[in-house]
Amino acid sequence: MAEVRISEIALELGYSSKEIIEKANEMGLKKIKAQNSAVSMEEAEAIYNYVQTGELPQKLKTKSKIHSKPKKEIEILDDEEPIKKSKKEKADKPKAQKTVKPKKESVSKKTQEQKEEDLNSVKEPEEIKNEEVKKETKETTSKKDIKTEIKEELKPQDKDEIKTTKSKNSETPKKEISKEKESESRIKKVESLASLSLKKRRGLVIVKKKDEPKEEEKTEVKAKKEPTQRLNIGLDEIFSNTSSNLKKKKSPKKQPLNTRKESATKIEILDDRDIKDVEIDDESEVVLPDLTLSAINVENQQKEIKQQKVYRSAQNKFTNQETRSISRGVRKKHKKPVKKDEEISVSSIDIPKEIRVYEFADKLGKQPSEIISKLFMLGLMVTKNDFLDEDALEILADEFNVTINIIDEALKFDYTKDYDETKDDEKDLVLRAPVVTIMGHVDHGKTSLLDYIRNSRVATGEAGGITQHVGAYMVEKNGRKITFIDTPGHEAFTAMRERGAEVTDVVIIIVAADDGVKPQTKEAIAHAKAANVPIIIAINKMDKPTANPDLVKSGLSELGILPIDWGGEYEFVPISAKTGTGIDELLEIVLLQADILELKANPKRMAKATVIESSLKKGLGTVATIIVQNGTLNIGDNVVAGVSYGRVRAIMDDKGNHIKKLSPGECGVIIGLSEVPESGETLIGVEDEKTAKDYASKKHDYLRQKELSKSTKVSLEELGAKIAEGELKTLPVIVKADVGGSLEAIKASLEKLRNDEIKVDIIHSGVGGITQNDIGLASASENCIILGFNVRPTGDVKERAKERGVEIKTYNVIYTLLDDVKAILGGLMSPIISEEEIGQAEIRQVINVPKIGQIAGCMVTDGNITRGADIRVIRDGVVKFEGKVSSLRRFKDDVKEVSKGFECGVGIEGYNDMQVGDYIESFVKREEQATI
Ligand SMILES: Nc1nc2c(ncn2[C@@H]2O[C@H](COP(=O)(O)OP(=O)(O)OP(=O)(O)O)[C@@H](O)[C@H]2O)c(=O)[nH]1
Repeated sequence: MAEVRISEIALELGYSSKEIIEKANEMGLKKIKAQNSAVSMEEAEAIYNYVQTGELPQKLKTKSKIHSKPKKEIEILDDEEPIKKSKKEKADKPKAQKTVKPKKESVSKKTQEQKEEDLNSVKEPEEIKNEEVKKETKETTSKKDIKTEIKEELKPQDKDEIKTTKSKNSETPKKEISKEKESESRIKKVESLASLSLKKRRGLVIVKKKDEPKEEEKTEVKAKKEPTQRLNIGLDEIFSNTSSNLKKKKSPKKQPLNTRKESATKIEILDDRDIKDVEIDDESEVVLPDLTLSAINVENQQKEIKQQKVYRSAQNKFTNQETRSISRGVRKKHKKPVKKDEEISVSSIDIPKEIRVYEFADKLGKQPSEIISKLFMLGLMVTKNDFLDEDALEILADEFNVTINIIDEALKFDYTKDYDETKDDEKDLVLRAPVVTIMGHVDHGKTSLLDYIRNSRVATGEAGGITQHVGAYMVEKNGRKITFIDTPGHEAFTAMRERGAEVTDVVIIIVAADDGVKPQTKEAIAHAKAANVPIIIAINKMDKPTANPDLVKSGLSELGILPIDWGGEYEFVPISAKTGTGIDELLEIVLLQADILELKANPKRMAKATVIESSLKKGLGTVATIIVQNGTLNIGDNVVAGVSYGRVRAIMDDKGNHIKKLSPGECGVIIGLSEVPESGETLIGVEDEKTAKDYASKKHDYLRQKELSKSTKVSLEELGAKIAEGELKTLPVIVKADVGGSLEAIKASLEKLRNDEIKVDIIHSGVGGITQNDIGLASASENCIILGFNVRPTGDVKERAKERGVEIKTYNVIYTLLDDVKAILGGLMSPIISEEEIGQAEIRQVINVPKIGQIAGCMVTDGNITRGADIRVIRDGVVKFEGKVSSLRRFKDDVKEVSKGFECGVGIEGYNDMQVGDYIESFVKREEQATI
């Protein structure tokens, strides 16, 4: 037999020979004394193992147990014992398995003795196993220690460990026991430790199990079956649906079941055991993966079965649905290509000028999101409800490669254009009355001139009746009619004058001879020139001794209005609205001008007129003053004027007489419109009411959409501006006026009343009296006031306004109205804060007073220093601090004020950085009401 020297073993292990000798002695190999001592191969291996693992060779351990343990232990080593035990185990197993966890606890509570008994009676194989497997078992450990260690191991494992042993290497314990018997006998025969060790190690080789006695194997198989069943239960719980199938399948296939059993047991051990034990147990580690793997396989198989079932059942269950959804999808898919075809075929689209993103997308056959994202990529942020401007449309046309034709929706209801497209026959044209507008600066005599012309007309008794303000009237001169637009001479009426200029054939600009050219004179000339309307200059107030017509002529010449007698082309007529001097001459010149203009119209066709004023009158409804420019308007004609339409129920002339028709150039009042049309609106006669209504509703829709577009079309810059505007204080107002012209003028003036801080917000305006609705609207808006011009609230409305706390302000002079609004706006504006310096003091000494801080010894150099006053500390001309005087003393007395030339002690609130040479300036802030 080959022998190995101790020195060789030491060299191999990297230990000193002495250490190896000691270890060998510990192992009981007392014969080894020197490094030259030789041992057998088996002994060498045992030493090697012992040194490496600290594992006491089996033989020695058994020996020690034999010595220390009671007889029972020896009995276990009897030949029959393993079988008994295996039977006992069989009987115990179900219990042990079922009560794994409780037992764990109970075991832990067991007394040392009980545990020892357990160990001796039931867990003897376990002990052996543990000895084989556990690395931590040290040879140096005393018998007690070994026991304790075993107990500790058993605590968590308890009978599971037995299970483990059986399930994992089911034969192993018995094998070990049988080996134990062998080894025991070998101990008696004093066999080598090395051979014992080798056998022991071989015991771990699973393959060897097959070589074990059949009887034991059978027992093991039986033992295995139980956990199998248990496993089935566990799996059943998990895969409840498939339990029966599994059971059926498992019964004929024992081998997989075994594997599964092993794995199941292993899993259980893992659950119950300390991880440290698992980690230490190399063998377990080696075995576990295989078992786990097989378990996974089994589980996977089961899952597969389950999944297959689920899948099938899902398929079965939802087959129809799926088919349906697919078919729907298919249908959709069928549709989409159709859409795509449409998209592709869209090479040109007609869109209105005002178009929203979703409408555009619809026209293009795309999704709004597509349009939005396209524009977003190009830096335009829109929502689907936003209107697309021309830039965006241009971009989209490029992006989608489509021609976009913008159709002006306004054309759909542009009845004026339709009317003008029908050309009049030359032979039908006749001369018509010129329409004259008088413009001029305030107080230059417009009203006086108009009054004179009208009064002279009444005075001459050409027509009877009471003269009333209808916004326009006619006079006859030399058998020819002249229509005058009665525009009040106030700046606020600019807007109306602009419209007047459009309908006007001739403009008379009135300039007071004693005043000359004024701002509004210039403005009036600008309007007349813009409208390309001939201008006649009336130099008024010639009766005044201060009259200086040359002043007027020179003033107008500077504006390019040169009189004929100065070589120019403009007629300058000196008149006196007071005396009437020159007025006939003025009218004659107007007629002359009309002749030059060859004002002709076709009285045979439907009328085309301009609305001068309109209002609601009780008992009459909408009353509109119009001037007919072409055609003839008869009672019963269907007319449209913007959003207003209707059938002419009655016509009155400027004197209030009912007449049957209005000829070209004539003015009159008509009744029958659906609603109040705007001043300056064109009115035409149409063939029937439907046509009239159609035009009106189209325009209504258009305007509404335009209004909405204004509110939604917000670019980023505008958004910023709007946000900034949110900072603006606003004065919400409701404006009601007797006539449209006044209303327009007031609105225009109010809109001008704004600055960076404040503005007027006209939340509602209308022609007519103040109504309950207006009160309701005003009370719904905070601080809203109602402005009435030439209207008065009636009893009920007044009552309601009082109840709701709504302020109604009524006026008959626009100036007053505007002045009042200005005052209110001024009140809303931030006050103007101004500062007034009241004194200065020079710091000459700085004293630090504990708990109080700095006190400056000062000399007041100017004005006064007052306690509580605002001050600023100035160092080298630079403001270092602003605050308040906290204390002011003269000598030891607190004082309120110290005047120039006196010394004082000054404390400043929250400031302790005063220096000699600093100045303290005292000032007061004054608030002033701002005005707009
Ligand atoms: N002496 C004299 N006074 C005149 C003449 N025409 C007008 N006035 C006076 O001038 C003042 C203003 O006249 P209006 O006719 O009200 O002037 P207006 O341009 O209509 O003024 P507004 O309506 O405020 O724009 C009145 O006091 C008239 O009496 C005139 O020819 N001679």
